[in-house]
Amino acid sequence: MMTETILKVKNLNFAYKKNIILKNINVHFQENQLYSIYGPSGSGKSTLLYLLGGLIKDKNKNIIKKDNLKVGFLFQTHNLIKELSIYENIKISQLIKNEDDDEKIYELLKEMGIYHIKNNYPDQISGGEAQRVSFIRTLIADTKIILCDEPTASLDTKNKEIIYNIISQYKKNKLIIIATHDENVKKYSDKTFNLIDGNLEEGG
Ligand SMILES: Nc1ncnc2c1ncn2[C@@H]1O[C@H](COP(=O)(O)OP(=O)(O)OP(=O)(O)O)[C@@H](O)[C@H]1O
Repeated sequence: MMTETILKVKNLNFAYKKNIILKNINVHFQENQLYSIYGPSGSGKSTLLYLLGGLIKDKNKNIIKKDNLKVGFLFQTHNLIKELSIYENIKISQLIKNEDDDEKIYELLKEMGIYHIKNNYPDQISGGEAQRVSFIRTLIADTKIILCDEPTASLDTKNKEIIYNIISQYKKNKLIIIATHDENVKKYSDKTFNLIDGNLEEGG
């Protein structure tokens, strides 16, 4: 499969005040690939994702995105709108894109085993269900780059496998980067990195 670098990191350093988090990171991320980033708690995995996605400003322009591609996020905090039903929370992602395809939404809800909660509100569903709703929203938004921060933290083994299988299907024509502690993600990854002492090292 053709792969092309669509996200490039060049000599990236980052510190919170005097707390140095990232030291001269250099990496090329390619399309059609799923990358996982491991590292001890507090090593800077989330910080790196925030920088890649532009949530933290990259002042020195060390992060280069091809054609200014849009980035989608899947984070631990679900950010569901509490006044909207689960179906409506997903639907707005579609409407923002000028798309209207309920079948696609229902299909994903069924695939994730949460079709029955589509008319519930966010405070009427479990953490693991909320995580799956967020995941569907991210897929519906259909950005070229998807950054996931511990995307399956509150899921049981069966649902983790379901999500990772779907993520692997969706990596076609996309770039997916997952920061996680979950060893199971390795088998779905094209490449694995370890973030240790501010250095991003390749390897499993
Ligand atoms: N806004 C902030 N201001 C100052 N320090 C921060 C801020 N956010 C995170 N940190 C610190 O930066 C370090 C890296 O945090 P980060 O959340 O990126 O780590 P992580 O590898 O994602 O951790 P975990 O695996 O526990 O989620 C930690 O020491 C954290 O306390």
